[in-house]
Amino acid sequence: MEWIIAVVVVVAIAALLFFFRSKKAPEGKATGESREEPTKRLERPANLRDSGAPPKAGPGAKAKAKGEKAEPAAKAEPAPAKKAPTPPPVAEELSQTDLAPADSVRPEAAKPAKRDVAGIRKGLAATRTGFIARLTALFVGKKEIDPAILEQIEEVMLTSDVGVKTTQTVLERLREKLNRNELADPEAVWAELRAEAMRILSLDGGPLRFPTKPSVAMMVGVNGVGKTTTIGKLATKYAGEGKSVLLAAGDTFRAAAVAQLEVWGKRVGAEVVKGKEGSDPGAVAFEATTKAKEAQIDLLLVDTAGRLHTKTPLMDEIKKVRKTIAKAMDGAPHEILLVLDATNGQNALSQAALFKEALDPTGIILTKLDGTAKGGIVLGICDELKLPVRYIGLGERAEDLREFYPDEFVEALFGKPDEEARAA
Ligand SMILES: Nc1nc2c(ncn2[C@@H]2O[C@H](COP(=O)(O)OP(=O)(O)OP(=O)(O)O)[C@@H](O)[C@H]2O)c(=O)[nH]1
Repeated sequence: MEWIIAVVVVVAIAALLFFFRSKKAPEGKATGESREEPTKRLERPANLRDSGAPPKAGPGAKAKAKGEKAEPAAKAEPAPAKKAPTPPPVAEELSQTDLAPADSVRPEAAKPAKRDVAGIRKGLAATRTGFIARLTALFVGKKEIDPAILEQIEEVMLTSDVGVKTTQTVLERLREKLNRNELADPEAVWAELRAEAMRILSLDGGPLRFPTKPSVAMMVGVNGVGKTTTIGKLATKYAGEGKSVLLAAGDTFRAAAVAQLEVWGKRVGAEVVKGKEGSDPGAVAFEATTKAKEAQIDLLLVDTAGRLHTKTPLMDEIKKVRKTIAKAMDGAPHEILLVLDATNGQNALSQAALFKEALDPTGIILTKLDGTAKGGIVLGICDELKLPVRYIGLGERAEDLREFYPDEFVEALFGKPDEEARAA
């Protein structure tokens, strides 16, 4: 009997325990409550309520759905949110979430703009129908290469202003390859001519550099080659890119040159520093450099005379201008650009030699290439003087001044338009 009572007591205690446990379980909503808490918290902030946004579909929820950090939801946690946060600009938002890291984007952005071979080719139309068409004609209908072709190539090169020295160098290299049977067909010779042009033109050139503020570039060259026009074109280009530009009318001997510069200045919104007619060009250059320094101008372009009406030789006068610029600013001028007129042919080559010796220019601007059928001059200049062509002039409009890139130029000159169209 006793043990029956004991069993009943134990069963009763067990039943009581079970009863209390199961009573506690609903209280155990505390566990569930902790899961529901964020929702409740999202409902709380005034900002979310005021915005009328459905409480559970806040930014945090969206982020969670995307598997991202629920940062905004956490931020919405404090009840006393004073003001609805302004949404970040779309770009900013994208940069935080959807865009690739900056580093992976940069190389793409740094890619040079697509080159305009077709545009350059158009500007070189006269040379293509002259020099290049004459070269091409030598290969028409030929399957094999006869060594006599070298003489014909020589004749075309010499009469296209390539110059004696450069022509001889190129022919010598062609002859060696022919002797080694390395040039079996016309295509191989053409490819070799292209490669020679590329080798000759590949000097350390490129467009103007801006090492400091101001960067001072001085244009030199004989009269009529296009110095003033080129300054106007460069001013247009760089002002268009957002750079501040100042012009110095260093050709004080020709009133028309000052007026011409003023027209360009007005057009691009660049101030022109000038002196009285016949005044010291060095003084104008000094004043302009000082002004450019004080005003922290990006680019100062200094025009110089091409012919003087004084007894001072031209080179001495230009050297004086260079010296006064250097007095006004250490390290200036940063560029001395020799402007040559492509239509001057072999004269351009001899001018270049004189200017190189006297002034050690940093590069060449070859103008009026649109006006000659003998564009071979560019090869002669680069090969003989080892001076890089930096820009070429293909017409009178501002946009006709082009930065010079050897690969683009060689393609425009030697390439076949249909090949290029296929490559594009
Ligand atoms: N077709 C063509 N004409 C050009 C080019 N560059 C300049 N010219 C023209 O060449 C002529 C002479 O240009 P200027 O800029 O006056 O020459 P400059 O060297 O300043 O002459 P000086 O002041 O006498 O030393 C102008 O009619 C220009 O329009 C070019 O690339 N192509």
